[in-house]
Amino acid sequence: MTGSPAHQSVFLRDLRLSTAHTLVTQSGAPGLVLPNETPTHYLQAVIDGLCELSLRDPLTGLANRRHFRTVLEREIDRMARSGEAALLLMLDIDHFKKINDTHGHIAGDIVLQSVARTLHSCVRPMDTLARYGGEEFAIVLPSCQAAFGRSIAERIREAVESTVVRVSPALDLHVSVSIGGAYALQWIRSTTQLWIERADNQLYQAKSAGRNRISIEEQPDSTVSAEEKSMLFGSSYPPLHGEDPSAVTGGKSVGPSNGL
Ligand SMILES: Nc1nc2c(ncn2[C@@H]2O[C@H](COP(=O)(O)OP(=O)(O)OP(=O)(O)O)[C@@H](O)[C@H]2O)c(=O)[nH]1
Repeated sequence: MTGSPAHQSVFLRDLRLSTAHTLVTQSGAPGLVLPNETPTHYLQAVIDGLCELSLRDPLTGLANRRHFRTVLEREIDRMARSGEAALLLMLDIDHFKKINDTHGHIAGDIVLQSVARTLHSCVRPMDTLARYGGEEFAIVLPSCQAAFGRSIAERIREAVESTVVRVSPALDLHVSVSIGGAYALQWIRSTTQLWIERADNQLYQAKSAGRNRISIEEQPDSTVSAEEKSMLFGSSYPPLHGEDPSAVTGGKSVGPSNGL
């Protein structure tokens, strides 16, 4: 809800249960059926429905940016404990402004919805797909070994490229995406921001190299930033002569073997 505080208070004052009911039922999300057995059940279902809606992007139905960052934080926590591989992909529709400028904003919205559906068809139920910004999407793929990342990203790129977007009976569009990817740093508790920055850098590479292509960080271990090193070893990194950095990691050979 936007506008001045005065506007917001008018909206909040006018908010009725029936408005919430309409919001929830119109969202069309599966599982959002409002029971009418008892008032308590009904109220609980409306609240559940609103909570579910607050995690979604209204245009595409995908996870919204806020929810995605929460999922990323959880993934980082899991990586730091389990050392499993996880891949973050950032995707951006190529020349999207031109689509809006040439065919109008509604056509642009239809393209966004179509790309969202295509991406959804490419990921596993355990992956989280989000609309991260205007024409930018993000996917986090837990348990994704480094050997598979490139082929998954390439499959997604091809799926978008080969999907015709029917904007109207007289207008079919072809769109493409550029994709950047970065793996979580295993055994290291990094931050969502640093992980996103690394994937974004790769997205920038894919755009600069001509678009409609992928760029995945080759060796995540060797690109640990200075900030991540200090998270791992403390602000005294590099270690003073005679100190053993592996003591900080409980004996995991994170430092020297990863080229830090
Ligand atoms: N239709 C529609 N357009 C949006 C939405 N959100 C952002 N946009 C538009 O997305 C466009 C993004 O343009 P740019 O950032 O220049 O990117 P681009 O044209 O895709 O260029 P490259 O990414 O460099 O290939 C702008 O025109 C925004 O107005 C939305 O929800 N719907």
